[in-house]
Formats: sequence, C-alpha cells, structure tokens
Amino acid sequence: MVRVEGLTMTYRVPVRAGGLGAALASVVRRRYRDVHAVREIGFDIGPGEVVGFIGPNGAGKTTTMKMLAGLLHPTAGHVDVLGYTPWQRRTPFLKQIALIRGSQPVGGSQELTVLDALDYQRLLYDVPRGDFTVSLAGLTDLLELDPLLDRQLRALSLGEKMRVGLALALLYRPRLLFLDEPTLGLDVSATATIRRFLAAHAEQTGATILLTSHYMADVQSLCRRLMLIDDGRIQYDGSLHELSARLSPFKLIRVHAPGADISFGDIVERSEGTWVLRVPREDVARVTAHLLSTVDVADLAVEEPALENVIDRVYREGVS
Ligand SMILES: Nc1ncnc2c1ncn2[C@@H]1O[C@H](COP(=O)(O)OP(=O)(O)OP(=O)(O)O)[C@@H](O)[C@H]1O
Repeated sequence: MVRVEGLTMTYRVPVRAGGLGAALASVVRRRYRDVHAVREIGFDIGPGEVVGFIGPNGAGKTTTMKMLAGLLHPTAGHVDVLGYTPWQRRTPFLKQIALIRGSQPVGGSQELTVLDALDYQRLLYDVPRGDFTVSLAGLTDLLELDPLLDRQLRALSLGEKMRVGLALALLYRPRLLFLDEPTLGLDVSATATIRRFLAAHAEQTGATILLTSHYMADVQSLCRRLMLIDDGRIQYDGSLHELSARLSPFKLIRVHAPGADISFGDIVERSEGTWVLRVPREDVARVTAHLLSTVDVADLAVEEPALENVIDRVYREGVS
C-alpha cells in the first residue's frame, strides 16, 4: 500500500537578523538556512495495517504525512502509495486517500451547512448518488450527525467539526487514511467517540491507517504497530508491546487485600488495603503465586506500566 525509501525533506527558511539595518540588508541579499525536517526515512505499510506514527514536537510527523498525501514535494526519495507518486496528485490517487487534520478538520467555505458540504464533497469526488445515500446514512448514525446537518460549518464546536471532518473524508470511501492528531483539543467524551468510531471503521472496512497523536491512549487503542520518529529519523518500527517490554522491564502487580500487611518487594503505591508492586517481568508469575499463597487477596491485577511513561523515556533518552 505504502512504500517509502530515502524520503527526505529539507525546508529552506530565510534568516533575518534583528534591527532595521539588518532588515534592509536582507532585502538586498537574502540569507537562508536549512531545516532538516525528515532525513532519509524508509518503511512499508501493508493493506489493513493501522500504524501509530509518534514523536516529539517538530520530529517530522506532519511533514511526512503531507508528503505521503501529496501535499508536499520532498527534497529527495521515493514514495509509492497505492501505485502512485503522491505529489503528482493524480485523480485516482486522490480518490483513494484522505488526510484528516485535527488542527483543521474541515476546510473550504465555512458558510456552508454540513449537509451542503457533504453534498459538495459528493460532487467533487464523483460519488454515485446511491453510494452517497448509503454512506451518509451510515456515517450520520455512527458519528451522530443528525443534529448537525443543517448547521453552518463555522458554528460547530471543535468536537463537532472533527466528526464532520471524518464524515467528509470517509464519504468517498478512501482505502488509506492519514490521521494527523484526530483528537487534538477534544474533551474526554468527544475523544472517546472519535476513538470508538475509528476502531469500528478500521475493523469493518479494513482501511489502512497512519495515525499521529500525542495521546498515547489513541495509539494504544487503535494501533498494533508503532513508528517512532525523532529529529527526522525513524527510531523504532515494531509492535507497541515489544517497545514497552524493551524499555520497561517491569510490570505492576496491583493487589487489593484489606486487613493484610504486605511488606516485601518494591512497593510503588499503597492506599487503604491496596498495594502496587513493581516486579521484573520474569518474576511476575512467582511473585503472584507467592502473594496468593501468603496473603488473603480480594483482587489482583497485573498491569503494564503507563505507555506515557515509556514514551516519555524514549523521547528523552532514545531507544537503546
Ligand atoms: N513550512 C515549513 N517551513 C519551514 N520549516 C518547517 C515548515 N514546516 C515544518 N517545519 C519544521 O520542520 C520540522 C518538522 O516539523 P513537523 O511539523 O513535520 O513536525 P511534527 O512532528 O508534526 O511536530 P508536532 O508534533 O509539533 O506537530 C520542525 O523543525 C518544523 O519547525
């Protein structure tokens, strides 16, 4: 579906020194500096894969997405998306992909009503009327669009805009979705709605998805594969589970045992009959068995450390 080799993007940005003299001098002789946003990255994405693309601010995620979606011409490298070179922007390519950005979920005239915008999208993407009716009914149902259809785009809240943005993008049934921070700025319930919708969509349609998000819960709930980019380079490409096991060799055992007194192991949390023990992965079975045989346990759960903590460590220290 997607094949990327040696993809590189270097922005050339004008350098301006402060002060009037320097400003005047820069009119005559402009100076530039290079910003290496993406440096020779390569990866493949197969049909039906849902891949989380994460990295700290300024790592090169949006730049990569824009190149894959055909909005930016790279400085160097090869990209094949569905058999097309994205930046040639051929119509059959554009009809099979969608780029949805949380920072700007709905483009175009904000004066249109939601229904008019959907109808305009139908014309733009040449969606047959029968398909349009079926897709619209499905999307209206799943994204709870009914109360929004006659509202103007400019009057929608951010969460409503995102729901409409998804409907606009999915109306023509693209096979490949680029989702750039789809839950950006949304409240807890709007975030949950979008996550649920995306998970169901991926499962029902087998769509291929590349998703960026700073919310690890988005990535955790939707993606099995994770690509980590930092300073324009791919630092990790593999399963979420493997990354977390590699970087955090511990698990947490949460024990609820009212009336007991647990005083062994590495206790990281303790409150009213509940203890959380940090245990090396290879010792989990042994410690669990020991707890169950020596303490009157009411409840016990083995948990992975929070992904946020694992990722924070990667951003600070890299993947070793
Ligand atoms: N149009 C542009 N002109 C010059 N530099 C740019 C431009 N767009 C992005 N950059 C720079 O390229 C680098 C990568 O930016 P990019 O937006 O791809 O990062 P990102 O990983 O999406 O970050 P964030 O998580 O903050 O959205 C940054 O240093 C950014 O300042």
